[in-house]
Amino acid sequence: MKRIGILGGTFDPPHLGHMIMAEASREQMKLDEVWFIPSHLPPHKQAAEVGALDRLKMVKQAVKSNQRFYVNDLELNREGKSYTIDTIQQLRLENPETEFYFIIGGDMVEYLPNWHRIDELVKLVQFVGVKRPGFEWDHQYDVHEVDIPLIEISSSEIRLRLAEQKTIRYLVPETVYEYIKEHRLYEA
Ligand SMILES: Nc1ncnc2c1ncn2[C@@H]1O[C@H](COP(=O)(O)OP(=O)(O)OP(=O)(O)O)[C@@H](O)[C@H]1O
Ligand SMILES: O=C(O)c1ccc[n+]([C@@H]2O[C@H](COP(=O)([O-])O)[C@@H](O)[C@H]2O)c1
Repeated sequence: MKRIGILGGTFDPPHLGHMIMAEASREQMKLDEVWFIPSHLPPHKQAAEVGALDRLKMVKQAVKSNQRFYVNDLELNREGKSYTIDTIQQLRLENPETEFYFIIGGDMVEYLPNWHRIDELVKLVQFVGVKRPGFEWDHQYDVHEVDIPLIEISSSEIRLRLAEQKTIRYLVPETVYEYIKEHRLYEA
């Protein structure tokens, strides 16, 4: 069985927190690959500031130097909210010889009881959690814990910094930094 990690996210924009959690999960969970899946419409928060195509392109830029990281755009081709249960069902159908591990931050671990059809979802996928500053660790569901240094970086903080014309260099991969500058994203 192939072991694939899934890092779903809004990626508005992708940042080094995402890269560190993906790499630590790959190593500690002995994953063959990590697939980054940008959501079309995030299920639990407001629509992204930047359109789906730019977010997809930024994620492609972010992963391109790592041969075990891939981008999958299946959620961008689906109407309505990007519920994880729909994504996992599709992935399992398309990849029968594969075990999927869904990687989430501490905020999402805390929120798991509210996920759409969570009791079905936990039977279809294993969750991998990484701690995140400011969030409790909820053990209501089985979550494999992966250790990373606590990282304060968030996409919302990056959007705020850009709106205030502050630097975001070294908070995002260099290729993402260049993409944001070139396309003048998140400017007020
Ligand atoms: N610094 C971090 N530490 C741990 N997990 C993180 C971190 N940043 C993001 N994640 C996790 O990565 C996944 C995708 O996150 P997302 O793309 O929504 O970024 P975000 O930084 O949480 O965005 P926003 O600030 O806009 O809410 C989620 O499971 C989230 O919990
Ligand atoms: O399916 C759900 O109900 C659900 C609720 C919250 C989050 N998720 C997924 O968790 C991932 C991280 O979410 P977000 O909004 O923090 O980017 C992303 O792939 C979402 O689709 C999924």
